[in-house]
Amino acid sequence: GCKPRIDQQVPLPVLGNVLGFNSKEPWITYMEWAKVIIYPFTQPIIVVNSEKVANDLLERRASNYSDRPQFNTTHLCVALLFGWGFTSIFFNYGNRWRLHRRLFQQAFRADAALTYRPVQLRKVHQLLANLLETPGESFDCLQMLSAAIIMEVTYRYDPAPRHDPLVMAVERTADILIKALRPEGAVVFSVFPFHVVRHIPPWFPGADFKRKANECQKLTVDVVETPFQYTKQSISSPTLKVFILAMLLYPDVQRKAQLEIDSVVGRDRLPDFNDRPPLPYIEAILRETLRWHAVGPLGVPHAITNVDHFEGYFTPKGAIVMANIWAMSHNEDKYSESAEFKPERFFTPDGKLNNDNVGFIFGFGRRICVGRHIADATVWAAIVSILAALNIEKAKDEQGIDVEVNTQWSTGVGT
Ligand code: HEM
Repeated sequence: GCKPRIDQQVPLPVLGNVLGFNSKEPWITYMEWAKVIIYPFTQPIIVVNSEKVANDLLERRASNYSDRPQFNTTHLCVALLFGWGFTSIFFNYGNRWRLHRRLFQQAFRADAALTYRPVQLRKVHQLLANLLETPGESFDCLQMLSAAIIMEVTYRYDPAPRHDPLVMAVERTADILIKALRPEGAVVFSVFPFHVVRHIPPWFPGADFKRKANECQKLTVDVVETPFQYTKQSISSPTLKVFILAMLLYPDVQRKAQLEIDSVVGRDRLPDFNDRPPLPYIEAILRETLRWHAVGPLGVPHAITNVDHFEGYFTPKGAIVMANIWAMSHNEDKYSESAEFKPERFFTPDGKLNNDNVGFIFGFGRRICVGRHIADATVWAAIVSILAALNIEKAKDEQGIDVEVNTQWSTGVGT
């Protein structure tokens, strides 16, 4: 578990911490450190590895832990530099955020999300047709599913089945931004003030982030009119890519799921949302997909409004708190053999689904993901429909030998 260790007298040396990083998968380094605090010159960052501590701080003390990092800190700098100041995800905990949040809730709360089900099913059925027509481009098809749903719901805009320019621009900006938001990316903004960073020319040695920022800013001009939820919806696509990977690597799980669908739904129609309760194994596959390779391994950072004390430690005003969702989903005490894809872990010994819906995947407290109901329904509908209609198998090369699966991408949008 992690305890915020804020009251120690001597901050840990920044470089020491940063050099020890697994920069491709920093959440794993944080998890290994177990108790973490990074002091990049100005602002402490607390990485919480424990689900219990995250609940104690971000849920139970939500009124104090619901801000986002303040002006002159990494995230606002990133938002401004990268042209993403418009998104409510970065808003400070105040009236502007409250208004946005209320509007989001009206559109996406649990009962409102039910009204999108017909669109979700229709788009999932289009996905099946796309997958059959272009099996070699299955990831592009998955990417389009989420985009197609949110664009239809919001604008009645029907993007091209593949390579839609707007969708591609959003995917690219999200990818750049998520990388920039990691704490180790924070160091550059902590060492140099924002006005200095802003004026570093893109050709300057080591200024790769600046080139990325420029690219992101340019792309963002194309997408800035598109609501933020559209980008967030695209997170459902990586989730589906993780599902495809799991089905390739665990064919027994795939067969078991297909048997369940055949016995409940039969073979002469596609499943719909009424079939959800009697398909517990599909439910377990959905949960395991969200858990196995969380697509937002470090969530979105919170910030502390006022000084606080927690279990003997002092947490300063403005400190950044990051929930290490990766560490929580790979907590061996809760999920033994956590690297394995095992839907069975979500069943009680008497064969019933347990109560663990891996809710922490969607964050904590008042900043919890507002799109979780719609995301959950989209991913469920896609998983069950793909399993009902298709077999997921490794591609074969010219000699008819299985092409090995590249698992590198599977750690999600941010890698
Ligand atoms: C599998 C898909 C998704 C995952 C795993 C996910 C995860 C997350 C996480 C971890 C956060 C940060 C929560 C926190 O600060 O504690 C978040 C915030 C947010 N999500 Fe999602 N999300 C997903 C899909 C969606 C969708 C489909 C939408 C919109 C329709 C959406 C809209 C948002 C918004 C607006 C926020 C910011 C909330 C705030 O700052 O008040 N997300 N999401």
